[in-house]
Amino acid sequence: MFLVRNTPSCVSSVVGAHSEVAATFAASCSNRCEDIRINQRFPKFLPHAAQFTSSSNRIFSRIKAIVSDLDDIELSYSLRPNVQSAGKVGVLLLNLGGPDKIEDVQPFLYNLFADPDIIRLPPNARFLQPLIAKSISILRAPKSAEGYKAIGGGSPLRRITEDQAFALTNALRKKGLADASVYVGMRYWHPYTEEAIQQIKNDGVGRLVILPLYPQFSISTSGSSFRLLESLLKSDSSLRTLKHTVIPSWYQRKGYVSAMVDLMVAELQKFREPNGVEIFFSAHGVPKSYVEEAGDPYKEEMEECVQLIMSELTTRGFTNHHTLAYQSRVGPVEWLKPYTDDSIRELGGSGVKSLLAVPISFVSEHIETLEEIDMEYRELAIESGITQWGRVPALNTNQAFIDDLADAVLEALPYVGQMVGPAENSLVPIGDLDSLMEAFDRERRAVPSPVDMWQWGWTKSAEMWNGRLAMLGILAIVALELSTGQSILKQILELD
Ligand SMILES: C=CC1=C(C)c2cc3[nH]c(cc4nc(cc5[nH]c(cc1n2)c(C)c5CCC(=O)O)C(CCC(=O)O)=C4C)c(C)c3C=C
Ligand SMILES: [Fe+2]
Repeated sequence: MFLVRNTPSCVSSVVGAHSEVAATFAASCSNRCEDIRINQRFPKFLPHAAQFTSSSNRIFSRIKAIVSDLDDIELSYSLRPNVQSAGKVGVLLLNLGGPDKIEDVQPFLYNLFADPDIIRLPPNARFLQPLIAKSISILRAPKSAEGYKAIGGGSPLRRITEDQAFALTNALRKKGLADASVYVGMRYWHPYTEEAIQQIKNDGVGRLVILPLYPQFSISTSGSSFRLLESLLKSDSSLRTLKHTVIPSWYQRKGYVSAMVDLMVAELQKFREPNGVEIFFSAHGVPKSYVEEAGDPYKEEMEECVQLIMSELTTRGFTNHHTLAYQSRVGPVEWLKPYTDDSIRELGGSGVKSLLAVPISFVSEHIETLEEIDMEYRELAIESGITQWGRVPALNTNQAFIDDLADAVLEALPYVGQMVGPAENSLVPIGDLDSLMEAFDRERRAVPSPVDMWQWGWTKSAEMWNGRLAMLGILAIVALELSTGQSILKQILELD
């Protein structure tokens, strides 16, 4: 029995190993690593303690020699990926996608609501999903289209994600991974994940690192893309052997946290009194049931992410107060609280005069930063008495951020084709898709739909359904009158 543990600096350790186990581990390392540094921590071995870099064969015999007559040892290995061998490397960036133009809005919304991870129906109602998606997308399209019109007639997501892919390719090249190709797979619009997988297949990629562009994991975002990928990989026999690894979330990475703080400091310095500014983290919400009933780690990861950012900000000399709230609620069910609009009103009411909004759940500009935060929430803040307003830009192709993504890819490469977990600093394990889906959200419990399926009252959907029911009623009356030859009113009176 041994345990391979992953740590942030890409150190793996074998605990309680026999010489045989250590040797097996070393042999498996030899496929993945061009060098292994051995740090021997067990006190008995201090005389032998060694830190060296060598070829895997030398390490293999070295471990065998050291541990041949001992049962209990603890060894830790720093692995540096063998970036040049074992097949062409691909990196698949996963993202949501957005409508490129106004005509795309309704079909984009259809794709989103047809996703069983966005509207989670009970198994016996799943056949209704396309019908529900069609109705909701038609009803919501006018409101969404207004938002997209306000930001120039479409989502900037495709352009920004493709720029990020290009920047990541260059960063990987600079770090020694010359032949890697970076692909973009969107969940709900072009270029679709299916297209990216086809390209990966055509290019003969042998090792794939799957990297969602969401820092924190949610069933509704990374989870949905992983589930789709899982079915794509399983349904194509030539892809079943594609070796891959997944980075489920990366909000805890020092490079990401530090890049966010760089951007925040630059914005804070634009205020007259930087230390008096309320730092207002606004995360995209999810229905509360995702967290409480389906076990989504999103809220926990979000809170931890905010703590990490705030402690880095403190080390840079800032002592600001902060708030975390959740935006972009859709439909009547309860979402994660506090809601962004309520929090802004409260902060304004309690006398806060300067506020810096920090979008935290997404790394590109999109409709919810450019329209919802920059227009709607800014206006609300001013109405609520906040006189100085600022907003931290999205990371987009920020160099420090892209370099950190490149490091994340390099660190994940040794784990391609290998399940490792649970990672110390992540709430979800790094590993292959199968094991990840197995470890997380296995039961896929149905939770209430986040969107309006039906609302009583004088709403648009009620109007539509009332109209349809009235039509059905009239048809039924006509059919009854034709079949009985009597007036329906007369029949009702006779029944009485
Ligand atoms: C971490 C980010 C996101 C989570 C979590 C998330 C959950 C979630 N979203 C909806 C419904 C909609 N989302 C829409 C747009 C949208 N959502 C995200 C990110 C997260 N969503 C982004 C980045 C975007 C914008 C894409 C762009 O075009 O710029 C939309 C469409 C826009 C609108 O009509 O408001 C809807 C609808 C649900 C129901 C949900 C969790 C269950
Ligand atoms: Fe969303």
